[in-house]
Amino acid sequence: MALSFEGRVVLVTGAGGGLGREYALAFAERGASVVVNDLGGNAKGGGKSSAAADKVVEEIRAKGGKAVANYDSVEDGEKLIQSALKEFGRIDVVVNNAGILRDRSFARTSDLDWDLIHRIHLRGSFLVTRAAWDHMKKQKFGRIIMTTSAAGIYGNFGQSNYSAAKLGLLGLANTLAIEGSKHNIYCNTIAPVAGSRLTETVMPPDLVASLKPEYVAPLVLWLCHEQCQENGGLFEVGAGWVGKLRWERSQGQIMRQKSRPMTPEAVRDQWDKICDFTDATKPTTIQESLQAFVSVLSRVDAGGQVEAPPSAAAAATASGINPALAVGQKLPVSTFNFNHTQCILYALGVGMSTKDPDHLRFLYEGHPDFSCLPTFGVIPSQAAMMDGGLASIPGLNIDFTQVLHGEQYLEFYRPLPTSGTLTSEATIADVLDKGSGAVILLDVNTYSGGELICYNQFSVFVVGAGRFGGTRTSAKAKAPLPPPKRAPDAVVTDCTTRDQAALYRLSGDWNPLHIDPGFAAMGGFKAPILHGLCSFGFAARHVLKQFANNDPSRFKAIKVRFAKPVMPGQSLQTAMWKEGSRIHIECKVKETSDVVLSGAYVDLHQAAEASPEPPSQGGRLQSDLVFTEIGRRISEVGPELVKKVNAVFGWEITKEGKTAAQWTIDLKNGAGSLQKGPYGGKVDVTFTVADEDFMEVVQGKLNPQKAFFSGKLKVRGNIMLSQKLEVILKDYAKL
Ligand SMILES: CCCCCCC[C@@H](O)CC(=O)SCCNC(=O)CCNC(=O)[C@H](O)C(C)(C)COP(=O)(O)OP(=O)(O)OC[C@H]1O[C@@H](n2cnc3c(N)ncnc32)[C@H](O)[C@@H]1OP(=O)(O)O
Repeated sequence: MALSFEGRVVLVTGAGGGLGREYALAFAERGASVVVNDLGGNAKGGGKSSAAADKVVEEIRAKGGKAVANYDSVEDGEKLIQSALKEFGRIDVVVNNAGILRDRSFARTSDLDWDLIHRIHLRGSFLVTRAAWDHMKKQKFGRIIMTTSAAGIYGNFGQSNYSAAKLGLLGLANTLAIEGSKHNIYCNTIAPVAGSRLTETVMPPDLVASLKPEYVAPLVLWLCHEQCQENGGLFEVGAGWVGKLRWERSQGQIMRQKSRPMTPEAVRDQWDKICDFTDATKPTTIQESLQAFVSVLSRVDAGGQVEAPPSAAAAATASGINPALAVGQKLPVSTFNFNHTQCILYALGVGMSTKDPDHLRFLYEGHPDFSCLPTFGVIPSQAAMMDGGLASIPGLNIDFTQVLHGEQYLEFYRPLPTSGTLTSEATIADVLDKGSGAVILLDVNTYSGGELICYNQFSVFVVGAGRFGGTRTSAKAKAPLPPPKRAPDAVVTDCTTRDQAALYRLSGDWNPLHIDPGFAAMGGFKAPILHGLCSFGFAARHVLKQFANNDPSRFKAIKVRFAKPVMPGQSLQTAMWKEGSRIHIECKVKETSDVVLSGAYVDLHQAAEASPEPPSQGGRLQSDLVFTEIGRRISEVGPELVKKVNAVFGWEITKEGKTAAQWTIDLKNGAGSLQKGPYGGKVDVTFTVADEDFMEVVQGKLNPQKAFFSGKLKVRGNIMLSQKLEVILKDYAKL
């Protein structure tokens, strides 16, 4: 299909002749409304006339096209854009083409020669483009062309002023490409070679005649079309040929060591290597460019060899991994405070939704069975380890742009509370040399009030940091297990969203790899990838729902290998095989069929093992939250709290559980009169009370009835029962 510019408004500066005229005619021929700008000056920047622009406008109109002339200098950028807006109501394309020459050898270049060239080429393009920018942003479309020159790219005798300004335009375009891309404003740069009044001074006449402007215009039109997604490119064009240019960087050479400074002599001695383009790299972004520097720093800090090859990959290979120093090291103990907010945020982060009524118990703190998803157990320790903890370990000088989550094991000894303070102690269990990378095994125990709640083994894969001469396997590693060789017993498909990583990271893994395109590029990814532990959470809850009736207390352990990255927005397909109490899992990305979680399994407790049936005596007040709180407080404060609880609430603790959730409390006085009412049997009421209010009640500072009436102590559940309770409490308060 022919490329049409119908409905588009194009401004071409310096369009009275040469290349500019050719662009204007070509755009108009394909339906664009064109502002033909030309000051009508001479090639050195002197004079002014409307003739050149008028002539081109006439030519366009004669062919049935739409055009208007503008005679302002590009230094009056706003006026040029106003012409477009006034005449055609919008501005879609700006072709910065206007230019002059004041060639002199460098020694003879005057201030005026320098300034005039910069004013017209660099400042003029800046002013015109800036005047168009906001309009393009608002309409979410814009295409900009900057015109550089071979003289800028390669240098040319007698054109120091012109070369400098022309290469300045490339720098301007590179940044506009970055700032504009999210608004669908693309900016590209061309270095045209064509016969024009600017080239006729430096080329023989027959060459000038044969390098026709019409051999350049098609590239400009393509770059300015809405179909073209090129942004930030640099093209040489002429004689009917188009080629793209890019930067190339030699492998270079590191010339210092931790204990030895860099010297000019070292630079001299390594000069051949510095300039050797064998295996050159082609950085395209500033982040890619910086990546090599990050690798160099970590290598030097690790005491890398002066003579070692300095490529990013090679630098990472010798990346200061020293198991002898690292293994057995402990990370600083970390403390994690949380309440239902973090539990709910995590559940949302791993894709839970109110669309599934079964998910409500993990999303609503007022739900009678409100619980924390078991895989939340990875969260308390991870944030602190990422946030500097790992970086503090001697012998682990790693490049954090190369860190991937390799595997994860999590095992529970007690159910996770829905609020409280958890402390975690992490130890470097082992460091393995996997060739293509180093694997760091971190064993972490997490405690609540002195009780061990869960154990995690984090396995961190540092890409490119292998081959340091370490062992490949470790008895300490929790091994992944392959699934049985038969059809799965269940398969669940679930979509992650485009913002899954943006949401998941709020639970504490702030690694920019999952949100920052520049950082992801440093790790070699086209776009930010999903957290491994997010997919892990998805798969775990698939098992929990399929085989454990969403009962978190049935969840004993989980092991997963992260085999391939997942991109936010992809669908996860979890295949499950039940083998006794072990559920093997394999998770694929549906769109690509790539296995992303391999060797994975979940171990479940038997139903009865984890959830002993509560005694069903009449009037037992069951409240997970209150039980959990009381149990937790008792384990923290000691048995004397039991007495206080009994005294203040008039309750009696009849069964002491091993875990907070297993405490059973019977009503006696006050609200205990419920036992005798028509509400005998199992009473389904949930009390919720904030930590600090609960403590105040227990300490006798806050009257429980007052707490109830002030709304601090909330009662949810059977409405009749709540009303009844309210009456009873009111009566009780009167006494
Ligand atoms: C302190 C807090 C801890 C948390 C830190 C994490 C922070 C998070 O924010 C980061 C993330 O969430 S990253 C996202 C999740 N992870 C991923 O996407 C990684 C996906 N995996 C891969 O790309 C490759 O497996 C890859 C690149 C890992 C390996 O691929 P290759 O280099 O091609 O390796 P391969 O040739 O297949 O195998 C070589 C040896 O390595 C072992 N291996 C492979 N994958 C592994 C993995 N994922 N974990 C551990 N070991 C792994 C192989 O078994 C082999 O060793 P051996 O020969 O001894 O079996």
